[in-house]
Amino acid sequence: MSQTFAAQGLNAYAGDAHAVQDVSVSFAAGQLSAVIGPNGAGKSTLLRAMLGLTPPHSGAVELLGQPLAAWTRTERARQLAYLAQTEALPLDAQVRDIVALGRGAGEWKWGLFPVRPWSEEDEAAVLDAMTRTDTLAFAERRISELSGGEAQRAALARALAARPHFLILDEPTNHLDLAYALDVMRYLRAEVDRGVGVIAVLHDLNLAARADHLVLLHGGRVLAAGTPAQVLTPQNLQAAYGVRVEVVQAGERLVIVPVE
Ligand SMILES: Nc1ncnc2c1ncn2[C@@H]1O[C@H](COP(=O)(O)OP(=O)(O)OP(=O)(O)O)[C@@H](O)[C@H]1O
Repeated sequence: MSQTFAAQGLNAYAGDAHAVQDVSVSFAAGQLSAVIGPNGAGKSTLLRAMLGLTPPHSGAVELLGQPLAAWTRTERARQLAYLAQTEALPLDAQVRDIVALGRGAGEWKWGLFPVRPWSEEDEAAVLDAMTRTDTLAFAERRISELSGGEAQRAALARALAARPHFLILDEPTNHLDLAYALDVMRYLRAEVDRGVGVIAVLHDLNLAARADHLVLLHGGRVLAAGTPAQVLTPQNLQAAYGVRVEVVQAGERLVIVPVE
């Protein structure tokens, strides 16, 4: 079975904009993939189209070698966890309950029917997700009582609690200071080490340089895909962002420095 989440010849619209144009990408389990590209390049629309949240206009999406449409909604939700760009968490909810939402259980609290009864496995998954995101210490606090960075971690814990095969995150380090951003990258790497396929939209190219696999979008198309060394070249970045950069090797990692 192919351990990938992949798209072939994908076209998708955002409103009336043809935001994703003939995109073919493949994201592997056990890899940290970053989707990069300038504002408006189509990054969010690509992820949403692959998740079926914005129905694609044409093309194919396959999850673990099966067409996405062949998966039931419940199975799909178990395999794919999504953390949107702007997660509107209920401000008066406790962190623990937010994380529990990731299990598809406990939803009665929000006026919905529970999908299934709460189990010991649910309890363990919630505890585990909070441990791995360092949110256990404020499990009983309300979202309104957290800093932006702490709330972001709670949202990440909710996604991890689902124990998905693929974790898809739209700008998970947005608005985070350097230390918090590096923490999030560390949490994501730990998921990858457990075999999860992590796919993150990242704006900070120096964080993206920590990924295993990069997809650079420009104008709705793939401008380059491959390892950081293959994608993060001055030529590619000039073509995508219109900015001259130097790419410097710093230890094992590449560092991108704008030179204008
Ligand atoms: N609801 C909409 N109606 C019309 N055009 C839209 C809509 N949403 C997005 N677009 C356009 O689609 C294109 C792709 O948007 P998308 O949000 O996918 O880009 P992005 O790469 O994620 O951008 P950013 O980095 O700014 O979040 C942009 O040109 C955007 O203006």
